[in-house]
Amino acid sequence: MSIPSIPSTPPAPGIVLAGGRSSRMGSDKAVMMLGGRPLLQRVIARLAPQTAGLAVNSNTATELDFAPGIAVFADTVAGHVGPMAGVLSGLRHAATHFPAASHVVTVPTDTPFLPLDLVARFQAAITLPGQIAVATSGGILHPVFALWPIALADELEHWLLTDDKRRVRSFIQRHPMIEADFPVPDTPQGPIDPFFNINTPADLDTAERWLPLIEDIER
Ligand SMILES: Nc1nc2c(ncn2[C@@H]2O[C@H](COP(=O)(O)OP(=O)(O)OP(=O)(O)O)[C@@H](O)[C@H]2O)c(=O)[nH]1
Ligand SMILES: [Mg+2]
Repeated sequence: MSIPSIPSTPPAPGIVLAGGRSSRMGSDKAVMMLGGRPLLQRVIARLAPQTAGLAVNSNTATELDFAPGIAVFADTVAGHVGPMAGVLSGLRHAATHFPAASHVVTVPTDTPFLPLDLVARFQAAITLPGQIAVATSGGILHPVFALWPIALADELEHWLLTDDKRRVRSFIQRHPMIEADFPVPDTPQGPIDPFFNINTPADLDTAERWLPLIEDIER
């Protein structure tokens, strides 16, 4: 039996959102080391094979010495107005550099265990071209992990310039959306959420403990 393909979801370009201030960490999370490699390099390595091409949104770096050849671009809206500014600049980047693409996938830079089937599950979840596909695990929504229609760019820009809180969830709630659910793998130390994100030095210690457990599962 052949599996029907969804015409609205050809391979999507991917954007790693690394444009935040890392205020809880105290220094740029993207270049913090986990298991001897920069966090951003780990996230790139997990996401890149799932995409039509990958780029990084950063408001500090202009190139990455550990990932030469990967395009880096800053927010197109000034003022560090939050993750949706990174999503907007990702949609603009994709419209220029991937003119055939209909969607863009985004992930944050602080999630070293992100699913290796992220994009496949997003694309399988979509039933209508205008939907935003958003990740869930264990009943929790992870709104920065999403597959966004590029056609939303102008509306997103208007919302960023006019909404006073600019919460990712409130933008998503205004649009057709579909949830893509991801399993939480079990390990000898208990379940580990694939969307675990590193915000503090203590989170980095936790990730350092969990890394070998995840590597064991994926081996
Ligand atoms: N482009 C862009 N991305 C942002 C901005 N603020 C947060 N992000 C990104 O959104 C994602 C989730 O944010 P957080 O985990 O809170 O990261 P953060 O904002 O750097 O860290 P804190 O300052 O401690 O909140 C991360 O990938 C950040 O890089 C912003 O103003 N612009
Ligand atoms: Mg975070």
